Amino acid sequence: MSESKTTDVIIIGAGAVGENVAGRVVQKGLTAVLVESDLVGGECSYWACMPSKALLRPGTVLNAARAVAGAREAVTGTIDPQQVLARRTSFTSGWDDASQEEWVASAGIALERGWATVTGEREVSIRHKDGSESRYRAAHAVVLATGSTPTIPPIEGLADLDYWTTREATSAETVPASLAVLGGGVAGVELAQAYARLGAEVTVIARSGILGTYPAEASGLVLTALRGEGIAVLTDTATNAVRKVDGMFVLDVGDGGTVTAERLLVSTGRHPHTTGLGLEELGLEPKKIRGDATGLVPDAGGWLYAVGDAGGRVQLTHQGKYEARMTGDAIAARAAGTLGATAEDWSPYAATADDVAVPQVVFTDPEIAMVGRTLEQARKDGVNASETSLPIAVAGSSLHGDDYSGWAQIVVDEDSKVLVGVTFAGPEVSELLHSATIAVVGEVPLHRLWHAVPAYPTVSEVWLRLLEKYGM
Ligand SMILES: Cc1cc2nc3c(=O)[nH]c(=O)nc-3n(C[C@H](O)[C@H](O)[C@H](O)COP(=O)(O)OP(=O)(O)OC[C@H]3O[C@@H](n4cnc5c(N)ncnc54)[C@H](O)[C@@H]3O)c2cc1C
Ligand SMILES: NC(=O)c1ccc[n+]([C@@H]2O[C@H](COP(=O)([O-])OP(=O)(O)OC[C@H]3O[C@@H](n4cnc5c(N)ncnc54)[C@H](O)[C@@H]3O)[C@@H](O)[C@H]2O)c1
Repeated sequence: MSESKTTDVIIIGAGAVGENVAGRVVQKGLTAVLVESDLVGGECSYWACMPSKALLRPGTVLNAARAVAGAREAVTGTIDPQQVLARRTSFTSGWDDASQEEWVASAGIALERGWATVTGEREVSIRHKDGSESRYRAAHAVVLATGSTPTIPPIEGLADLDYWTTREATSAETVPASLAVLGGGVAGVELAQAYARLGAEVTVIARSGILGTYPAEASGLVLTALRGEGIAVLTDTATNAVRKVDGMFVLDVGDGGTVTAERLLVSTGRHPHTTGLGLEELGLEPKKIRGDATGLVPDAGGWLYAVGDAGGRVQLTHQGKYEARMTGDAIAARAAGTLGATAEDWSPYAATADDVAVPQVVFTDPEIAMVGRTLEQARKDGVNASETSLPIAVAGSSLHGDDYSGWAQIVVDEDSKVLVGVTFAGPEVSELLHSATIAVVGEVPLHRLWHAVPAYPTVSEVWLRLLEKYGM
């Protein structure tokens, strides 16, 4: 066993979130060791955000051209799956993390490759691939940025089969003739559309509706689009058992139905990756690990942090990176003795937006872009909330596509007259989202928002229509 080396902060997991914590603490003058057992850059770069969006984008572009007379006539071919897969692979750098490794070095962060376990208070042991071991002691903090793990439902027969998770679906080298997608959340729905547009016959099996955390009108637009392009979406459908027959997956669904497909993607959610890290031995319950607004794990002695997917607050890259900035700064401030156990809301140390202003985009075609709370969530939180919604039908949207179909909603706190939630659904609405995020985070009063004039003729004019309908 090697001697323990000392550093200020040890970060376990070099995904987008771990990298950002490390970058931040080093910028503040601390030393950091970043530990990674797989690819530096994590899930988002190699098996999630980037490859899934790269698989979706060509279909969206083609559909956008088909939506405009004059351009439509120029679309005479179909998608080239091999080119799409090749472009996807270029976004993952062929699953090679050399450039990320270079960034880590250039940022002054020490990188250790291997599997880390927490072996004591502020102590981490790293098992390297060659069997050797290194040990570190952190003067200030150990940060769990270990991501999340797919949650696989206990369906009869499933555990023994070679089903896909999102990892295999985002890194596949060929397009299967048919694909069954279990789970109607954002991962399942995005990948269902991507593969359908690449030529697979796709069936989505959802135990309730699809995209159930978004307003029904918004998810309804996506459902109509998916069905319109030939994807079978089975809603309110239980999956009872799965088996393989002649190399094909056969799923027993609903009351006596079956779905047969060459590949099965299980996309039924993810949970924080907190097991196998030695936490039990320290008397901590892995399933109960949750970072507070500064990332600190309460009741762990003031040195253990959990952020990003591992922190159990929000499972999105941009939000995890935001948490990382707050946590990095909180660790540095605590090291300097300028921050106590808790941080004030909206201070540079508290990821307050996690609770009230999370922006999220479903990158299907049409897209859903939402920030903050739905009407139901706001009312559940005790907000005296109203909603105003309408179809997106402005000059900008009709120019965008000949049959543009969209929907928009604002949720207003009637006591303070500020927005607490905004949803847009429709082709390419994701670029409208940051305007809404600024309005929600800035708590911009409606009487002032009324002076934010959308340029003509853009899709943003929907803001004006919403405020007019609200009564401005
Ligand atoms: C299909 C799919 C598409 C997605 N699309 C989007 C999107 O478009 N936009 C968006 O915002 N979010 C998206 N997400 C969510 C996003 O991928 C995650 O929120 C994000 O990757 C979390 O980053 P992280 O750094 O917390 O974890 P990860 O990226 O998972 O990084 C954790 C790292 O820790 C390492 N690790 C774990 N344990 C150890 C250990 N003991 N020792 C050493 N290393 C360890 C792992 O190898 C991994 O590299 C998507 C997710 C999926 C599944
Ligand atoms: N565009 C994006 O930002 C993006 C894209 C993909 C994934 N992600 C993130 O990745 C994470 C994982 O995505 P996900 O779609 O797997 O999770 P999710 O939690 O969004 O959706 C999981 C879905 O599976 C369903 N489900 C669970 N158990 C089931 C069962 N036994 N049978 C049938 N359905 C079942 C749930 O009802 C839910 O609809 C999410 O947190 C998401 O935020 C984000």
